[in-house]
Amino acid sequence: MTHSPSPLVIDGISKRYGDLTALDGMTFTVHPGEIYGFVGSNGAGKSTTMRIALGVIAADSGEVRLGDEPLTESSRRRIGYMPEERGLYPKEKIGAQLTYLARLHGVDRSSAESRTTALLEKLGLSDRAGDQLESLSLGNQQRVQLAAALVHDPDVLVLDEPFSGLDPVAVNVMSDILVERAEAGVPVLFSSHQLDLVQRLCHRVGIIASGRMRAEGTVDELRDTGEDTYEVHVDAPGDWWRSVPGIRRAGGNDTATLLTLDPGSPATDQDILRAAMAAGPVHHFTRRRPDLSDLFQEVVKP
Ligand SMILES: Nc1ncnc2c1ncn2[C@@H]1O[C@H](COP(=O)(O)OP(=O)(O)OP(=O)(O)O)[C@@H](O)[C@H]1O
Repeated sequence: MTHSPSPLVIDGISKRYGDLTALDGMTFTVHPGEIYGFVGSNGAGKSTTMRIALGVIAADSGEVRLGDEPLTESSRRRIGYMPEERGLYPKEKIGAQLTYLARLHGVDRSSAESRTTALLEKLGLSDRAGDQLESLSLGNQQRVQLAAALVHDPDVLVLDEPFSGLDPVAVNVMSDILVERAEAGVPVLFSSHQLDLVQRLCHRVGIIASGRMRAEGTVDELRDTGEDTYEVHVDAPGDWWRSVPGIRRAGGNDTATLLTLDPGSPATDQDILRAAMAAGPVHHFTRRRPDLSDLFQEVVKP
């Protein structure tokens, strides 16, 4: 990294394609040292946001900044980008291609070559440097795409679905590199549909729908906004729980009852447990916090 770290600021970006509003005032900031997970249904606007951040397409309105500075042709070169459509040359040799990309970003020849060697080593592809990209498996091609985003030692990383199609080992290699870059102070933005991975890896998450930011925060903050679910197994007639104020049945079967409390209910988990014990022998009682997948469903539902 050659500059002091700056946040990547996406400020009120809108984009229309004919009658379709792809982005509608999209706003968020990725801070230095932060891994930010960008999630949303298919067509929500993730790739469009990232393409605008890289200047691949232009916004109708709004601004992308690095810190206080609006992005320019030259400052865009400080971003490492992994596009969804990938975009390296299938017939070119991997090592030569990476060195060429680094050179395009202004890196001198010897640093470009040593960075290429170090990255291929880190990604487990040292012995493939002289091979054509298309001769690699898709997962390994994706590792090379990551190398292409990193080879000029960027100050910011923007990665469109970097984990899609990777095996568990490659997921770990990719995760480790993102964590390492963030620890070096780089703001890291990536999109993904793998919510378990996002929940595990990201410092903050933005959930978008229809081109707008719908919910944003740390995973814990987002989980706190959702409803806990209580699973109770009790030998008692079906509606023992009705005495608890603000309670709702969220599902269940013959042995298990799933319950949620309305926000604002004065009742607690202890009230539910007491009601269950008053009704009959309790064999099981658990409280489950919503995970990112539950919250996602809640946030994106029309
Ligand atoms: N070049 C284009 N012309 C017309 N519509 C487009 C174009 N690019 C994107 N769109 C539309 O803009 C909306 C947002 O698309 P975008 O690719 O940003 O979504 P996404 O969140 O990345 O989706 P996915 O998870 O499927 O990759 C979609 O409705 C898409 O069809």
